[in-house]
Amino acid sequence: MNVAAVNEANLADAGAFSATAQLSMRHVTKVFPGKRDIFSKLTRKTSRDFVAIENISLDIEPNTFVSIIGPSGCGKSTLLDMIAGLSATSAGEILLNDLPVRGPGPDRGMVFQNYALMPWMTVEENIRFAVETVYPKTDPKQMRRTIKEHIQLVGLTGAEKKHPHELSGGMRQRVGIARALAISPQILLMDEPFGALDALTRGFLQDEVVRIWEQQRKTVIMITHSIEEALLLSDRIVMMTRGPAARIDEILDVPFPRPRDRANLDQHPAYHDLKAKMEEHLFRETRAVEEARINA
Ligand SMILES: Nc1ncnc2c1ncn2[C@@H]1O[C@H](COP(=O)(O)OP(=O)(O)OP(=O)(O)O)[C@@H](O)[C@H]1O
Repeated sequence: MNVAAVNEANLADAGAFSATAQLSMRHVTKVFPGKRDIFSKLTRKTSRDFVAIENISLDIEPNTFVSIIGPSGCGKSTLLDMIAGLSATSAGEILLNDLPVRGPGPDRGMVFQNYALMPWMTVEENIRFAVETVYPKTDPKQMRRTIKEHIQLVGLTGAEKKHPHELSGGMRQRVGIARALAISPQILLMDEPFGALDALTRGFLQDEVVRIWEQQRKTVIMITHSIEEALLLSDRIVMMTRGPAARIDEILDVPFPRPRDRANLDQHPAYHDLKAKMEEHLFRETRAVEEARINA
């Protein structure tokens, strides 16, 4: 098992920046500015700048499934939003294929916890809308083929004309995944994609993602709170420290062979060791967050 400590100094010393990285985060910091305007002063509601993430560096190779875990509120979504280009870095830079990320782009597809579907559109209209937005000149025949293929990919054939309110949470998230993949992104970004689902549905969807990943082998960056989910899906697991000024504590390499089957994953010799490391990390960081709140 290759477990590497990856704070910035270690990364630089170990020469761990990769020449073949698809995505590179270099010294990334995010500061949310405090409120100091006149109104805030008058109402005595000023606040200080908040350093959410400080000096994070990480290289991600193509075709890798990376999970990010960390205590609640540590800055996982903040990091993913910056990769998506939805929010700017305050310092440092994010490079995609050596080019700086300056905003959202068709090279990154996003899957949200709350699905973010258009409620008045059917399944196929939701997917069409995404593809049309990114590639407005798509030939109608090609468009129909893309929609059909992706509905099939996520197992929703027959539900093309249904609206989101007619679908279960799991089915809605299948649409979310189909929509993100239909624009052919290089990287799929998933922010707690199964967080709103019950345990059984969550398991079904995880198995679907395992199957789809085997077919497509796209680079995926997924935020999750679930240790088992991260172990089932990932090649690497990035463990973030608590905030403020969250950083990467450690990256775990997950050596389980693929294709993976949840039924026998825990028989791998490294499984329990990795699980214990993640539990210990999350317990320690969450405990420290709680203590800081008590003493605040
Ligand atoms: N727009 C903002 N302005 C100020 N502070 C923010 C803003 N967005 C996030 N934060 C703060 O930054 C920190 C990181 O938030 P973020 O949502 O990225 O954490 P997270 O790890 O994704 O949380 P969770 O696990 O609960 O989803 C939190 O303390 C949050 O309150």
